[in-house]
Amino acid sequence: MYGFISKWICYWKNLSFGCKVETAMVKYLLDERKGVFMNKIIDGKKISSDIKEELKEEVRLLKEQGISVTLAVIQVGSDPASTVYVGNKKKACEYVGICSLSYELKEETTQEELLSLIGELNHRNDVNGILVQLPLPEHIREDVIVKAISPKKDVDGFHPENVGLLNTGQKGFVSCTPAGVIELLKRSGIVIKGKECVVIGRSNIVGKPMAALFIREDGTVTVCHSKTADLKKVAKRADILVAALGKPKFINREYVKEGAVVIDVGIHRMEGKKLCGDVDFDDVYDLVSLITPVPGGVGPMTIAMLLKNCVESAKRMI
Ligand SMILES: Nc1nc(=O)c2c([nH]1)NC[C@@H]1CN(c3ccc(C(=O)N[C@@H](CCC(=O)O)C(=O)O)cc3)C=[N+]21
Repeated sequence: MYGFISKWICYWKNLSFGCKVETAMVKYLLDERKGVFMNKIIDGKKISSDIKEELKEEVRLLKEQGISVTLAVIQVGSDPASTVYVGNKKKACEYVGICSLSYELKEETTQEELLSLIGELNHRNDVNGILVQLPLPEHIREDVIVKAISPKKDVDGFHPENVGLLNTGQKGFVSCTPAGVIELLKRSGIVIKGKECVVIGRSNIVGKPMAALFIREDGTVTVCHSKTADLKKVAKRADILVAALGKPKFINREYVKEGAVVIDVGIHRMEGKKLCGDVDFDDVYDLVSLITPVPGGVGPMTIAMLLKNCVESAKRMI
């Protein structure tokens, strides 16, 4: 069957008169034709759905003990991207049996009003997690809001107390995207210990916690950013390269060592509504040993880790 598909693709390639039609899918099948059956794509959607199944069972067992898991999701304003992400989070909660309370506040909501809602949710025993969707409107200070959420309900892992716990190797909530990256790597059988891990991007919610997690996993870590001299040279050192710089398709083959594992944290909507990441997927595909796609890579894992943190919070509150 696969032989047939490969032949058909060769035929199609010949027809293209040398045009660059080697999309990822074509290369994927051609690898197999060489006798090396290798799917280089890390399927974040599949891995996240495995995690969701595990959590669903955990939530069911908690319910049997009379414990329900509840996440409060607050969105201020109606940024369309935020609405999509918040919607995905609520759907995922529902799927695993987590109750989600939704607070859709208008753009003009004051910082005081938001703080007062957070204060109320902090005190409610039936709420295990509080998520304030970022970015917030400009008149609200993100740092003030993040600090106001009880660290015990901070399922985003953004509160300075949780950041401190991570950096000192203690148990707290870890930012969902970097936690999702580690989970993806582990569940794909990739050993982190002793590897050269290069993180491009130094944000508080991805780059910095990503570096802390790689350190915790015994990786050798380099964090680079827009001011790094010779970014290509540094990135090429990576056995595991995490792109979290926020520039569409910026990472091409000049940044990637042959055989590297490439994790794409970026998410950008191009004209025509198609999504792409920080990595030029088609350009690097033949070089990498494994790569995450966008969509279907890190994004779904972020949500799975959020659910995991909610369940963890409920267990800690028992
Ligand atoms: N307090 C807070 N916590 C967050 O965790 C948080 C946030 N604010 N603000 C925005 C970012 C972004 N984020 C994503 C979550 C899921 C997908 C996701 O599901 N992505 C799908 C595609 C979704 C689509 O179709 O747009 C995928 O990559 O396959 C993406 C991005 C969480 N964030």
